[in-house]
Amino acid sequence: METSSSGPATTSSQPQTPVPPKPAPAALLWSLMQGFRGQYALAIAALLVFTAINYLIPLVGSATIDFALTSGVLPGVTTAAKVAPEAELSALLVSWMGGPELVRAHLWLPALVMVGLTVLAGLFSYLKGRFAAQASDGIVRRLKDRLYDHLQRLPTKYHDHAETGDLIQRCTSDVETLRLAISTQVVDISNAILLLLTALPVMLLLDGRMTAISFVLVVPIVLFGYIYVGRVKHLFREVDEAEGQVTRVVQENLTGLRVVRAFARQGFEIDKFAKPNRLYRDRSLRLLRLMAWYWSTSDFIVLIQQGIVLIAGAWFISQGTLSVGTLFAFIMFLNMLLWPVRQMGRTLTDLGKATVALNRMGEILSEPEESKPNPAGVHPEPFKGGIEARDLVFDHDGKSAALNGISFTVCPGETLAILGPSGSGKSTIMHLLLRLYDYRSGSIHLDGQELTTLDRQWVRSQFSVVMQEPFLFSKTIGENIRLGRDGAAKEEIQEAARLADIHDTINTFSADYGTLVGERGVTLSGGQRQRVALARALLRETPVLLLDDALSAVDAETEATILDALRSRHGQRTTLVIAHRLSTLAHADRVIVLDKGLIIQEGRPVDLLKQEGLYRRLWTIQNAAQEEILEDERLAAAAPAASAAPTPTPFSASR
Ligand SMILES: Nc1ncnc2c1ncn2[C@@H]1O[C@H](COP(=O)(O)OP(=O)(O)OP(=O)(O)O)[C@@H](O)[C@H]1O
Repeated sequence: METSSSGPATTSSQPQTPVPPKPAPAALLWSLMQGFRGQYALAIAALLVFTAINYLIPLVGSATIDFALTSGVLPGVTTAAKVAPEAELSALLVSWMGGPELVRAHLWLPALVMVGLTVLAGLFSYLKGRFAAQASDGIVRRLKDRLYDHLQRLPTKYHDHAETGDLIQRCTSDVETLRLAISTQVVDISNAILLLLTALPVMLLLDGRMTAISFVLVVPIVLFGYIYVGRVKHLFREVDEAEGQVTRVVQENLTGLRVVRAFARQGFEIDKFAKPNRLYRDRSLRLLRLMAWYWSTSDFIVLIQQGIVLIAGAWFISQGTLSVGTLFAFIMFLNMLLWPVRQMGRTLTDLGKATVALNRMGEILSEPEESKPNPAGVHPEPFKGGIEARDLVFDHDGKSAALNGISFTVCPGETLAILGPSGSGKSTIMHLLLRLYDYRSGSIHLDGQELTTLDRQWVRSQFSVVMQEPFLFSKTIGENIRLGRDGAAKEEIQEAARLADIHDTINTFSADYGTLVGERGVTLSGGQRQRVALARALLRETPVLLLDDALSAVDAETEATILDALRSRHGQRTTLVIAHRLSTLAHADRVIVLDKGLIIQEGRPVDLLKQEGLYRRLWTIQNAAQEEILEDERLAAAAPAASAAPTPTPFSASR
């Protein structure tokens, strides 16, 4: 094995994934609708039938009034009016119901027909809603899957900078906004347009003058809605952003609850929350005010429109140029038409909101995934665990380099320890090995194969890792360990736990391996968490084991037991150990000492002890501290038993 440190290398081997263009909201929606378009077509078909039935209901009412109740001739209405097409239509409908005589004798008949038609309309309305809901739920499920899947594949760098609260909001409330839009509003707007387009010819057939009067204020209503949408659009984005800020603060606060309490920062946190919360309230209020203004004004216009039709109709009837039935039909048509038209402003607004949501989700989906491996790269099979790093250079932010060109080699089965001050780049080496980040230049070879040409999933499947801050899922201890290897038998889980010296502790818990560990493992102590994470890694049985300060929270005795267990398996897998405690590193085959991203010392632990340098300095400091404690204990034991003075603690005695 050899190690060396040299200056930055020049080779850059990082494949770049081209940034895909951000999809337009409509294009994104269209692609998501694939496979559900048929259901939407059925929803539209049901809507068409629903609309047709809705036209029939006022026409039946109108025909009954004009023919069945007045023998086809209304007082004051000229014969000419009766030969008009609408009269023929009414006559036809009455004859379908059995003729004027029968209808007149049995008035419940047209009532029954109208009720029957209403029930039928309800049935088609249900079918319309059902098909639309089925399609939209399918689309939303697909979108959530796609978002979640994409988030899993985004580079670690993206997650370093993304705000979790904001991402959660995009994957939940933004998706919900879209679901509402495509399940109801798309159908609503189709309904309104369809009604407008089809009502016009039917109304014209009934009475041209009344049609013109009925539409007098429709144009202003539509214009008004258009202006409103223009003004309200940007407000939606602002409200959405403010909501995101609120979510972010809550999420951060709940994650760091213990720190907040330990530092008695609740007051500060409450104040911190008040600011985005106020902003959200102010923006929502502005939005609500605008909406209230729109609703009240448009309601006023709609009522005026109905009033105008009523007055004009009454005038035409008094002049003998309009039948009561036709006025009845117009009033019903207006009711059918005006409310959806007025609703259009709101529907368009909600659609605007959905467009904003779709845009925000499109932003995530257009983020480039982790770069794909070079197709020519063939991974070593089987991988024996040989690692060779050459002139490795890496920086997180393009400014200060975390690694400045380091080289080392680990042969299969060897244990390499990495030591160095905080921030010297130790964890970075592990992150690069796991391909969490791609290095800027230099190379890493696994059994001679360049890392960046290998599939990330394959690379990660070759390593077992215990991270510096072990993360446990809110599951049972057994399930957390089994994450290391799906399908592992109970005995294998227990064996891994024994190796990590946590088996006996687990057995003292109320439900032993079935004990729930709480979110992020909060119900366990730091050392227990680390040992469960270690058991998880040991269960994995991969060619390489990475331990990043994995025993820092474990007491010295337990640490010694674990290290003994690991040593008994020495040679079975390559191991890289990061630690600040030299006792953890003492049995490594080799140690590299890092400082500011450079290797400043390297060699066997015993050789490093003989050299002047950081390793020996740390050894001296750590041993001196230990010696001091032992000396304190010796002095305390030697103190006269009869002394009335309290027994000095190791920290208070003779300093
Ligand atoms: N996600 C990140 N974004 C930006 N800079 C980072 C990030 N992670 C680490 N760094 C920086 O990279 C450098 C090396 O960090 P690294 O975590 O490798 O240090 P370390 O030697 O493992 O330290 P410690 O012993 O404290 O764990 C540090 O200067 C750190 O500030």
